Amino acid sequence: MRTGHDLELVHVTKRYGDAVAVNDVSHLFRGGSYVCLLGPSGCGKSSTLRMIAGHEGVSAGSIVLHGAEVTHLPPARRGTAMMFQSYALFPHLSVRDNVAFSLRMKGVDKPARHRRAGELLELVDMARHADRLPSQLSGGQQQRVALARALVTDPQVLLLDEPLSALDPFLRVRMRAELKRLQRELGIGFIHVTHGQDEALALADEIVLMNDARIEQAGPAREIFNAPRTEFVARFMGGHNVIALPQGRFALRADDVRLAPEGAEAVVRAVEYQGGHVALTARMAGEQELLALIPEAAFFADPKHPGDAVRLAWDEGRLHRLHA
Ligand SMILES: Nc1ncnc2c1ncn2[C@@H]1O[C@H](COP(=O)(O)OP(=O)(O)OP(=O)(O)O)[C@@H](O)[C@H]1O
Repeated sequence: MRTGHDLELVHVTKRYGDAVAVNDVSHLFRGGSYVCLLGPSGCGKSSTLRMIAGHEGVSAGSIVLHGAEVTHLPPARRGTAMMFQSYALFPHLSVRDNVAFSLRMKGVDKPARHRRAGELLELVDMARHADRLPSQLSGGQQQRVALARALVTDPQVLLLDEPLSALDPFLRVRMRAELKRLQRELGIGFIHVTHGQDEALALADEIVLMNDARIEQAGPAREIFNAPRTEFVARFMGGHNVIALPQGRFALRADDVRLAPEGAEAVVRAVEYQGGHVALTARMAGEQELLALIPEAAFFADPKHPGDAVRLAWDEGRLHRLHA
């Protein structure tokens, strides 16, 4: 296992004409960690990733990898590698030659590059398909090959742009575990762009949540979920209510709201069975709606229906003050 190298963005900005896609972003990506760059469509995630990869120039600022400025280096000389959403495999090359491609470009002799490609195909469990063409592989298999191909240059940081979005939900969860395993085994940094908060929570040591061309909040996954700084973070991460009280605005986790004999009066608006729990939406005085996630057994011991009057309670200590 290798010690990871830190990657730092220093006041990085990207403009396309008048539009600002990334606005003065600074961040230190810790070496060897799994970071998810998360945010809604158009917030600047892919532009950030492409600048790190060198596929896109910066408009201002610098990018530093392990103490060396790489801002203006071509992609192949940065120590990063990118895995694309579409995998971008060469259709006329075998799996082995796809993986070995960039070594061929570097002038590595055939036995050496085939040996290295073989090792990486082993790593992603695709060695037995080395002679196939990409068209003879499933989506999940193509993705493993794309991963092996990106890793063949021994990058210090692997960049992944929505790597799971083309897979069906079942395969997505399986590949998610694979990515995490690979990252742990290799000990290099992964920066993974996604718009799925569940994907980021499942994978990331650190989540960097972007909104409107800036970083809204960054931190360990549990911190982002449990201590959202702003209303945007609370709503984007989901599972929270945002409530207005005389003292300010607060986030309150839906699983911290319970039905109780004493509490705020409310009228049930909707009830949804979700397996392990029931999602109950109720309207309180002042038109505020509150979502409560109630454990299945507790709910069905005394089921409620739309229109029923209920009382909702929570512990004051679970209210989390929002700063914007
Ligand atoms: N080549 C381009 N020319 C002009 N504008 C662009 C270009 N690429 C991106 N943009 C704009 O920059 C902003 C950020 O785009 P970017 O692709 O980085 O966002 P994103 O968060 O990755 O979104 P998505 O999840 O939809 O891919 C968007 O408003 C987008 O329209």
